[in-house]
Amino acid sequence: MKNETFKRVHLIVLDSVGIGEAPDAHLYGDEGADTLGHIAREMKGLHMPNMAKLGLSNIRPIEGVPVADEPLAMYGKMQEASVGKDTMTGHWEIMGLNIDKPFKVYPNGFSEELIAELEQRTGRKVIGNKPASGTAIIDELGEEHMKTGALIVYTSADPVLQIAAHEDIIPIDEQYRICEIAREITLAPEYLVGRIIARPFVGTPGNFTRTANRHDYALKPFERTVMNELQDADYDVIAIGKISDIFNEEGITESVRTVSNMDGVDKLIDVMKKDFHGLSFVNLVDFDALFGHRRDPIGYGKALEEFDARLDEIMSVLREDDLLIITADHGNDPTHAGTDHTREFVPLLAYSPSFESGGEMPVNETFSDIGATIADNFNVKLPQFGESFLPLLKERVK
Ligand SMILES: O=P(O)(O)O[C@H]1O[C@H](CO)[C@@H](O)[C@H]1O
Ligand SMILES: [Mn+2]
Ligand SMILES: [Mn+2]
Repeated sequence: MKNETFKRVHLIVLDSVGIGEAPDAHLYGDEGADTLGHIAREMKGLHMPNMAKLGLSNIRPIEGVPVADEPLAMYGKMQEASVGKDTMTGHWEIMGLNIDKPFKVYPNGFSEELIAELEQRTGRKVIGNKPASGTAIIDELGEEHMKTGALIVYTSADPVLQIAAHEDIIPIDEQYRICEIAREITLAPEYLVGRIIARPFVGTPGNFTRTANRHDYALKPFERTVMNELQDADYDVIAIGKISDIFNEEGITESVRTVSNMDGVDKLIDVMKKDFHGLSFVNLVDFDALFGHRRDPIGYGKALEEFDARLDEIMSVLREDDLLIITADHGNDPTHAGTDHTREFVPLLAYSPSFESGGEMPVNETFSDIGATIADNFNVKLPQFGESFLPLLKERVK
């Protein structure tokens, strides 16, 4: 634990906040996707003064966000190298992995064998079994589920098997047990589903709402990540929000649950006020779950502004030798066709109070450059993928 430039790194992933189509967007049907750009257009300008000061519009002009004359942060964008645009792929890549074989997806639902095994082991029938939007499928099948106790199983364009159930029909603990069974079944190589997700809801037909009891059961990352290296070197790795689910608890020394973006910011600030040594890593998922997939650009825009309004608070608790990194894991343009993620560049803003000034960074060819930078900073084993931009940051330190 010596020669660190930054004693603590705080990494914020704004889930799905892409900054324009990636060069390979056509391979994903995502030409023209631009999450931030299109939201700003729909909002007739985004009010994000704090992100503006860091240099958000210096990356690329965003309507309503002024280009900073003297950006505080090192700013740039990153391309995703892995073959996928889901949350696990994005986050694992950030921490140094390259997913070169795409996770399986299920455009026609899950196989009869899988469903039969799930029904047999849970003692419940399965309904649905198709790709769907989570709010639409509970509207469609929620009533039948309430009458019969059958499990609503659905997927999306992501490698996920989601199980929706009403909390009064199947108590939450039983829902979690059912998902654990589904997780066990789908660890088999012939299935290897990326994530099982419990999607509990409440309410009455026509008025169902999902609850914050969502729980994700991911796979263990295929290889060691920078977080494992940090943990083994006795650093703190504090996961806030969905991070511990996404990494299946791997390489995490403390995990803090959250119920919303603003709760995530509160918990991050609590963590930042404590003495720790290492990494805090937060995912703010509402952008994606509540607005991106729901194709709600105005709701998304307001959530961005709400985050920005808390950013000065986050910056005010930064210590001199802290590094703040703000980025995203994929896009989810709410004006794009369908309801799925979009293959985009993600923004990269890196700021420390110790900087003399910010400046432009070359485009990062992989999200793993972040993992490499963190590993480099803490002198632990560098990931196989990614190139550290720590030297660029060091040049800025007073
Ligand atoms: O439509 P809902 O249920 O929100 O599902 C969304 O949430 C899943 C997990 O992030 C994604 O696969 C996406 O389809
Ligand atoms: Mn995501
Ligand atoms: Mn998503």
